[in-house]
Amino acid sequence: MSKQESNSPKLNSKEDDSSTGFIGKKLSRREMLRLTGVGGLGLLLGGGGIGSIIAARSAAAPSRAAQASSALADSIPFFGEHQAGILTPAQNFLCFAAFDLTTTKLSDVKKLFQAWTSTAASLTSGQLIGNVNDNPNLPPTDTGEADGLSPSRCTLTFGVGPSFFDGRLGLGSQRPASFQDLPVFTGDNLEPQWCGGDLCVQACADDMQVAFHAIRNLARIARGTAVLRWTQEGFQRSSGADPKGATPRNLLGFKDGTGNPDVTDRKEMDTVVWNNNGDGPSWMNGGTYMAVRRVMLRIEVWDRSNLSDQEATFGRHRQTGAPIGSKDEFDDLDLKATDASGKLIIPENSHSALAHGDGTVKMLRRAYSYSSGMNLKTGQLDAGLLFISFQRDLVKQFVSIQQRLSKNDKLNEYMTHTGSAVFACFPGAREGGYIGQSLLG
Ligand SMILES: C=CC1=C(C)c2cc3[nH]c(cc4nc(cc5[nH]c(cc1n2)c(C)c5CCC(=O)O)C(CCC(=O)O)=C4C)c(C)c3C=C
Ligand SMILES: [Fe+2]
Repeated sequence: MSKQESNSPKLNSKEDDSSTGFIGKKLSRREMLRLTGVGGLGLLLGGGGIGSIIAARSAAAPSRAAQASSALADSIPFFGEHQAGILTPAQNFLCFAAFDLTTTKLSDVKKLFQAWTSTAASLTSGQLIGNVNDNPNLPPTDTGEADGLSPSRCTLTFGVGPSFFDGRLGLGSQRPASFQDLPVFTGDNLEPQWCGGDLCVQACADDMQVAFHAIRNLARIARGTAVLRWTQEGFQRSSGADPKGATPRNLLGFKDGTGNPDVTDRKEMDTVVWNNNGDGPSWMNGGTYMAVRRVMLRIEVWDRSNLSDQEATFGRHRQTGAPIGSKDEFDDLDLKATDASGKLIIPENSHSALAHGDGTVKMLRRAYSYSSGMNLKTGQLDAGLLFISFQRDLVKQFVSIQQRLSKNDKLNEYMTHTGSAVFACFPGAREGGYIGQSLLG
């Protein structure tokens, strides 16, 4: 398989049997009736009634039955060995939320994680949350804006920050040894409003309203136990605009994700992403560490730099994504190749050269562009990248690469890191269990 294929949204072998495959789940009769909208009147009409209801719908409006089958096609199971939203091919949209705890009771947190688990299972399969949605005397248990929408490959990925272990909950001894806030890197311009969090939820979906609905309802359910600390929405090109699923381009116009490790290679994922026996506390086995950096891009300055300077910045050609001097996007980076005058073809201060290093330290990147209107102080666009990466060890992987980048990266002229957070993402939850169970028991 070419790397190009591995970047396109399709099943990988691991996803077949664990968390991140497209749904193989059969709908229950109740679910099918709800999705086809025939739980009440339809039943009275019998089978012919269902058929005539469906036939009566206009061709332009997708029927409930069509929605039911599309729910099957674009739902990613919540339960599994690993959490979904990590190896899952990136969806079109992101809604990221960091939360602060407002309780010091571990029992409250356990209840929240249990409630979030059942809610997440409903959200990712396109079902309404709870069963109080048609009682006129009570507030509905689902806010309703995703009613009738397909699951849109929604994934919800949960994690806890270093502050979760600061003693409030009595979990200090469970903190993995090297799990702490990132150090301050050269050039950081961090703003507290984009940093930290006791908990996080990464909601990704091919529809923004579905992703927003998920975060809104998880925040609503958390009331009394946790409150939102910061949120950031993000986007990539949509699968409608690029059905072939080529590597997405960032807001600087370059393909971003080419050098990612192959998510279909189980051995590589065990080396790069998943915690295994002996890596740290056993509650993290099957989990991974997430690094989040909100990076504002100086788009207006970039737009005034010439193409050859832009390509030297990344060490890659803009159009093809190939390393400078090569033709194909997935050609290896030859960091020793020189031109006739003995000069390195890929500049050593280019982003790709520095991030690649000697090629032994890798991470899985899953970044989204963001656009948050205009910076009122500068009059420039407040846009950039919500950089998200997953790795087995934050210090050995993220920190060592970011230390090199922060000192010498040519890309630093065009960006500022304004936000920073790290989270320990639990292993996947099994059906009947809940997220974080390996930690909270
Ligand atoms: C510490 C980790 C990294 C940060 C922070 C980061 C920011 C950042 N990156 C781009 C755009 C590109 N990055 C590319 C490659 C690349 N970047 C990192 C790490 C960080 N990037 C790695 C590990 C790699 C892969 C290196 C390799 O082994 O080949 C590329 C090239 C294409 C690709 O491989 O994806 C681009 C483009 C931006 C815009 C950005 C912050 C705003
Ligand atoms: Fe990068």
